[in-house]
Amino acid sequence: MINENMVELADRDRRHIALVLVGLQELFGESFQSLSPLARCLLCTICDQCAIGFIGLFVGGPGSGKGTQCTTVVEHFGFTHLSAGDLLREDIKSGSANGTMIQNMIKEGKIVPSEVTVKLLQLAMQESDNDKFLIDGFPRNEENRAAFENVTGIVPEFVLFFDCSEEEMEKFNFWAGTRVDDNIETIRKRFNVFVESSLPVIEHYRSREKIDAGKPIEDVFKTVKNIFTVNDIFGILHFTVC
Ligand SMILES: Nc1ncnc2c1ncn2[C@@H]1O[C@H](COP(=O)(O)OP(=O)(O)OP(=O)(O)O)[C@@H](O)[C@H]1O
Ligand SMILES: O=c1ccn([C@@H]2O[C@H](COP(=O)(O)O)[C@@H](O)[C@H]2O)c(=O)[nH]1
Repeated sequence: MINENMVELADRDRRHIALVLVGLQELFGESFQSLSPLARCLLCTICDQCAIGFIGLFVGGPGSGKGTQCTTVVEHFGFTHLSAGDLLREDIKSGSANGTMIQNMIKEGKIVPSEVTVKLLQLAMQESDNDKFLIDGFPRNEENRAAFENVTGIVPEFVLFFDCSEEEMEKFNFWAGTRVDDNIETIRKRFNVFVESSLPVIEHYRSREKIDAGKPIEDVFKTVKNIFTVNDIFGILHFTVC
């Protein structure tokens, strides 16, 4: 049975180990990023030096249910949801200098230049009090991924892929139908962009979890909740990323 004294002792030991590991991390230097995800997680979780905490990515085709599932994970696990698409739409509304360019790209289902999206994500993380984020609908391509990692220094390892057929995505989006890009012509363009540019970057994340997103919302949530619960129990959701 854990009691208060044991927790204090554990904290003191943890700080002691942290000092050793911070030293080790300095020794690893550049090669830190080439350590296995688990080794990095272990170093990170003990070193306590990171400015930004845990980042999970929700990726999948247009209308595969990423946003829907994020909402429920936020409620149960205390994450802040950052939808790259929502941030871009908010930027248009704010009257930013990039607004017209972003609007045109979205209408065509094209991918907005990485520097714009990464800057919006970075700002949203910096402005948040939370240190646990779910980034939804990003990265869309290899350039997005590289730019995010270069600018933020974060290499996300927790990736949920919402796998869904084109027919299912069309059906889901048909019922939504509230956005400039929720028409059948643009939905198909978005799907093609997803297959050509986004799928390869999803495959880059070897530790991704694939979810059958074509099932009813409640069933998908059960699967997602199980993944989060297991990772929460093992402390993985608390690991930070240097
Ligand atoms: N498993 C599901 N079964 C039926 N409908 C669903 C399912 N998941 C989501 N939907 C519905 O499909 C629509 C799109 O869902 P959602 O916005 O969550 O997808 P998304 O992947 O975030 O889409 P986008 O990439 O366009 O932002 C919504 O109307 C949502 O209610
Ligand atoms: O990282 C991103 C995210 C989105 N876009 C553009 O926005 C639309 C809509 O995105 P949703 O995720 O479906 O809300 C998408 O088709 C792209 O045009 C982007 O360029 N980069």
